Amino acid sequence: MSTRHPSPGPEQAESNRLLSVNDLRTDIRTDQGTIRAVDGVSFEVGRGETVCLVGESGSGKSVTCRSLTGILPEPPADVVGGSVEFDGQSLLEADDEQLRRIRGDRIAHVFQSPQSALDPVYTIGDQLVEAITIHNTASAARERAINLLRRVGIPRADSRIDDYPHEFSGGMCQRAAIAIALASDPELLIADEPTTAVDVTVQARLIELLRGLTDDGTSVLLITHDLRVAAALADRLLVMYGGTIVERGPLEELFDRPAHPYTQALFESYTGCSSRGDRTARRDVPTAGCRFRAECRHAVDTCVGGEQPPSYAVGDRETHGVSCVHYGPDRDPTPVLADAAAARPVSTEGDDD
Ligand SMILES: Nc1ncnc2c1ncn2[C@@H]1O[C@H](COP(=O)(O)OP(=O)(O)OP(=O)(O)O)[C@@H](O)[C@H]1O
Ligand code: NI
Repeated sequence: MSTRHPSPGPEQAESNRLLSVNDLRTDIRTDQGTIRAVDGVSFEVGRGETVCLVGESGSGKSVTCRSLTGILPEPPADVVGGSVEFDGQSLLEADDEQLRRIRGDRIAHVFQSPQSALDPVYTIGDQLVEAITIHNTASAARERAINLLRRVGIPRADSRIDDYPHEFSGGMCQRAAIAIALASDPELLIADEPTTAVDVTVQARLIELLRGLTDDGTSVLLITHDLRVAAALADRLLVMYGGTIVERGPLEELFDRPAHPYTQALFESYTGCSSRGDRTARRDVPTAGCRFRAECRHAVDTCVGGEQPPSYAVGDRETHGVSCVHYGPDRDPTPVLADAAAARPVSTEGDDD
């Protein structure tokens, strides 16, 4: 139905849009049946923008990102619907060779487990130099590789460049994987939990690095469990639950007025002492209607059945959308929003009003 997403309107002016994902659907077929891992996801990423995907474990964040450039194991995963446009080019219709070129050049991916992204039989330097464009001479490429390792905070980069992955700690492998991802100067960096398994000093450094990238016009699609990392980096947040995006909007707007009952629960579960929301997906997420309704304290009869509720604008904020019947035209969202006051996750600098 064409009215599935009546509001908010386009998140990016067309000229500024780099990535545009529309009604993406990815199934995963297991022995126990088919999981709708991504179930009608739409969003955009603008040039130089950082968009952050948050949501509990199993909500479909990684599968969403891996669906974009075809790096899911097929089978068991199968992109069954939707469209993905990158700079005007349809990625779901691109062939393997086109996708391989885009991944080597314009879209870089940092995976959730960095060790698996590195090849154990080549040194870190060989892998970096290979990723650096052919325009460089061998010595210039090595110099650039050392600089990249310094940028991601590898100490003694000029000697550690000759190490093999097994000589690096988990955190260092993660940083090396980020360096390799940056080697091609991508227009879009997709980073899945890039700051886990590193200590706070390195985390701060990586946050600086990612922020610097967007200053230079690179776009970042970031998955993180850590709302502090999201607060430090995101222009916009996408909140996922049960393979769907339940809420979206500018960072400060979402932190100030989390509208969806799930976002409120996620922010509440996030206390100052734990660095990640510790919610883990239930196995019995409904596959129709509002996916969150079984856990929702505001659930009503209209939450059952049919499509996911449309994304409604919250108040007069066209850029803040929430997929919840309580924000539809005939509903009074006041009780849901009242709960939001207590659900603010972390102060995003300075005083809130
Ligand atoms: N290779 C696979 N085989 C079977 N099921 C899978 C596979 N990969 C993902 N899934 C399932 O797809 C759903 C979405 O998983 P996904 O990895 O995208 O979650 P996530 O939001 O990234 O979680 P996390 O924060 O734990 O990384 C989950 O139910 C997961 O169990
Ligand atoms: Ni994941």
